[in-house]
Order: sequence, then C-alpha cells, then structure tokens
Amino acid sequence: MLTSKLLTLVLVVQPGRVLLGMKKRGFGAGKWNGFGGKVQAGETIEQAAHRELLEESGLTVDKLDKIGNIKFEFIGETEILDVHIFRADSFHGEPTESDEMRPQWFDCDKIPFSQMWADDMLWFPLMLQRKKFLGYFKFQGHDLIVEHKLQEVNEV
Ligand SMILES: CNc1cc(N2CCN(C)CC2)nc(N)n1
Repeated sequence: MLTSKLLTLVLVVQPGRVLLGMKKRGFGAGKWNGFGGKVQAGETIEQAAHRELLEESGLTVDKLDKIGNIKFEFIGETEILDVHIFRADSFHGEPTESDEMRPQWFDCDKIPFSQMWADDMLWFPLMLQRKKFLGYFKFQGHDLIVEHKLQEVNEV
C-alpha cells in the first residue's frame, strides 16, 4: 500500500527569467529546482509553500498561483510524493543563499534541464505558458522515467 507525502514547489517567474535554486543537500541534491519542502501538521499547503520559499530563498510573495499537482512514484518505495506546484510573478526581498539552496536567475530559453529532475523538461513549458496541469511520473531510481501521464486542466 502506497502512502503519499505532501510537498510544495514554488517557481518565481518574471518576464523572460525564472528563479531556480541549486539544492545543496538532501533529496535532489545537485539539481536546480524551484523552492519547496514538506507540509507540516497544522499548516495549509499554501502556507507551507510560503514558508519554504522564505526559508530557502529569502523571498516573500503576495500571491501564489496554484498551477499544478504532480504525483511521483519511485519503484520499490512505498511513499508517493504529492507535489503541489505554485507560481509567483512578483516578490519582495533579494534571493539569498540558504543552507539548502543557492538561488540563481535563468533565462527561460536557457533552463538547465540536464541538471534538473527529468520530469521538469516535460512540464516547465506548460508552467511558462501559464497552463495548469496534473501529472504522474514513475521513476526507476532518480534519473529514469519509466511511465508518466501529464494533462492540462482548467483547475488544479
Ligand atoms: C521526482 N521529480 C521531481 C521532484 C521534485 N520535488 C520538488 C520538491 N521537493 C521538496 C521534493 C521533490 N521536483 C521536481 N521538479 N521533480
């Protein structure tokens, strides 16, 4: 029986550029990604997204738009990662390196997909076109997608 773990992921997007962080340790270390983490007891998914964005990047945002939800299964592991993805188009503060993440701006046409999770190249284009999506990815290890579904939706 597979249980699921609630996680958040925030992409800060400005015209022509997106803020990513180099994960310095833990799950996904060595990959560029948006900012996020676990949802704690007593907080909403959106509150967790705000909290993790601040902890990992030093930024606060007035508004987070729900843009996607992707469930990740890793063969042989019993926990499904249920990642709730948000987009912010404006922010307060300066991107600041944290214990977890080293932030850097990337041109939207130079996103370092080869140094990111393999699913990102499939759903980032939807995110950049401001589309909403639901996805499911089955990984074998951390690099190989053996099965996936990805659909655009009107409501996440
Ligand atoms: C497994 N593929 C993933 C995981 C993932 N996340 C992001 C958030 N993390 C807390 C957990 C794992 N993000 C992307 N872009 N792809």
